[in-house]
Amino acid sequence: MSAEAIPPASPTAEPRQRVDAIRGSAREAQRAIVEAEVTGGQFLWVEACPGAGKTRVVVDRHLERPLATPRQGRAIVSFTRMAGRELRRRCDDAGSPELVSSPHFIGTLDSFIWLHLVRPYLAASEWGNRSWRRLDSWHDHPKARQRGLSLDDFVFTKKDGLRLGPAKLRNGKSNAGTGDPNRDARWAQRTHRKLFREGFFTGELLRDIALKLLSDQKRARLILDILVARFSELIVDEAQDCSDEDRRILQRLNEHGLPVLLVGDPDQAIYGFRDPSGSRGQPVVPVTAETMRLRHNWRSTQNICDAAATLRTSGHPADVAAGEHHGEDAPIMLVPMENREEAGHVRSFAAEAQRLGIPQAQRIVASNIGSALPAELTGSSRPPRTLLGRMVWAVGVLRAPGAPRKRLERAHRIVWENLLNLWCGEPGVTVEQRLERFGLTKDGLLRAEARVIDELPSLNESAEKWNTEAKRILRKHQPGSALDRPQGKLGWRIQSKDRRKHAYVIGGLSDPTITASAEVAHLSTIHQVKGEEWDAVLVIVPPAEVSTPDPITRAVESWLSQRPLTEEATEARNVLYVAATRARQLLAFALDADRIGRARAVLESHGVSCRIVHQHRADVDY
Ligand SMILES: Nc1ncnc2c1ncn2[C@@H]1O[C@H](COP(=O)(O)OP(=O)(O)OP(=O)(O)O)[C@@H](O)[C@H]1O
Repeated sequence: MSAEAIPPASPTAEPRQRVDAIRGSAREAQRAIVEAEVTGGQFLWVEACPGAGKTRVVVDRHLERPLATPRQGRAIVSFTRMAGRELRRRCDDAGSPELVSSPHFIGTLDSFIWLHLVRPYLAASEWGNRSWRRLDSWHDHPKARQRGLSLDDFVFTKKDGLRLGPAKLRNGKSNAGTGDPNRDARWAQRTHRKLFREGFFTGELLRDIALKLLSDQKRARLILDILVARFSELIVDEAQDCSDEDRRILQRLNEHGLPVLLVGDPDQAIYGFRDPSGSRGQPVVPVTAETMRLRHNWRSTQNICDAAATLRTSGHPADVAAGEHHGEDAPIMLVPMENREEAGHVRSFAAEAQRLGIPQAQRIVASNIGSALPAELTGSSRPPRTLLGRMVWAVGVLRAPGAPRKRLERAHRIVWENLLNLWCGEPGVTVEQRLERFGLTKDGLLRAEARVIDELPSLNESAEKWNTEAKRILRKHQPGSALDRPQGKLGWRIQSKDRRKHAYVIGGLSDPTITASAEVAHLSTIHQVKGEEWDAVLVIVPPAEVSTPDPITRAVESWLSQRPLTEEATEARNVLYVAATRARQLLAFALDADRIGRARAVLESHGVSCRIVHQHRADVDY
């Protein structure tokens, strides 16, 4: 590794009184929110910077602030299951496990809308004649996928208030399907309508149904009366990610008298792609909302807060660091990225983290797009199209040291589908439907999966041998004791030209022997690490697209030149901001070599200390 002079990583001395005063005002601002009065008819909007302790404030409010009447509950919603789990854990740790169950509700906004605004009223509605199944994503339904595309890759126009009309590929999604965009769009519209008729739907249709139900005045009164009697307030965490439909639903609840407290950070809005209806750029809350602010960051060093502020799209000044790392002076690390397939930049970062005493478990490498993560460590981000290739891909991902969470979820599902195709047949229906029909449990399926993954041969075997062995092993492990022999088939095919290739090649993966020796950090897309914090963060800035600059390229350019940006690029820059603000002690950026000098100039012009570290080539232990 070649580097400029390495400054000491020890904390700089700060007058104790100044630090105490900063922490005092940070705690005071948090307390004001814990105790704030929220009334129906007017939103309370809490605008908070990264690391401001939003989760702590929400939990403290739930633990300490009594409800209007004892039989009522408080609903706390967010956009990910992880956030709900974290809130439940913190209530448990505080010795109040009763605060996570009925009459309270802690979960995703999707489940809240489903349970309290939609499910109880569907039977009596115009769509009452089917049994409903809510999917987290269309990836979970085998008929919603075709030739590398899934219904999640499309946006659907509204027809009678429901997004069941003509389809179009989402921005940024390449036409990987038939090669004929019109044909793919027709397939998507047809399939979407058909699956909806069968009772399947995801978050977008759920919101449309909720708004349709609320559009009937008499029915709306009934739904909202029940909801307002049940809950004394609703807290929406990460409120900056609300879609236009979410905002309209919340508005209805609030107008009907439910006090609503919205907590969020507009600079961390990164889900606009879910909301192509055009609400991007609109204020998070109505201008009439009462606003409170948290501007102290308990997570990061001051140097990281200053660096993150250069990425902000709102232009707000840097936050004040108030936590235990506030005065540490590790410079921001800039690593020129020479070959993004290889992991030299990740190794440089790991070496620096090691020098600061940060263990591997506390390091994350994150990028806007999975494909910008070094393939040497993660393998291909998408499974291939063939059935055998998909299984090999899934096994490789489940065995990889640092595969991103979303990719792991997809890999699990592929293994489950193969097990169920073999043992139950009926390949056209979802995993959940087959578990139900064959009286199987998720635990049984997970046990069979664990044994299969453990016993399957190395991906260095020839594809032919792997294929034979894998079939034998899947036949050994049934997902439930009620099944005594396979009812279906795997349908794997192997072309003669591929027989002698290594299995990992068929799965579009890199050589597993390289992967195994490179356990240097967790790897993830940035969307998956939202809300988390890590001691050391490496942000991989994808290389510039010169011919047709994409939103990420435009976002990076606007950062490096500190010029204003378009709405679409705003979101891409917010994604980089989210990544940078996960760091407690060490923040690093890997960039194209020719952008390094400009990144340094931007940071230094804002008083941020940084240094350039060249790629690590040697084979060393981290
Ligand atoms: N009053 C406090 N005293 C000490 N530590 C605090 C305090 N408030 C929050 N923290 C710590 O600061 C860190 C950040 O808090 P939290 O994760 O709740 O932030 P957040 O506002 O949700 O951040 P983000 O939006 O960036 O995800 C956590 O480690 C938390 O324990």
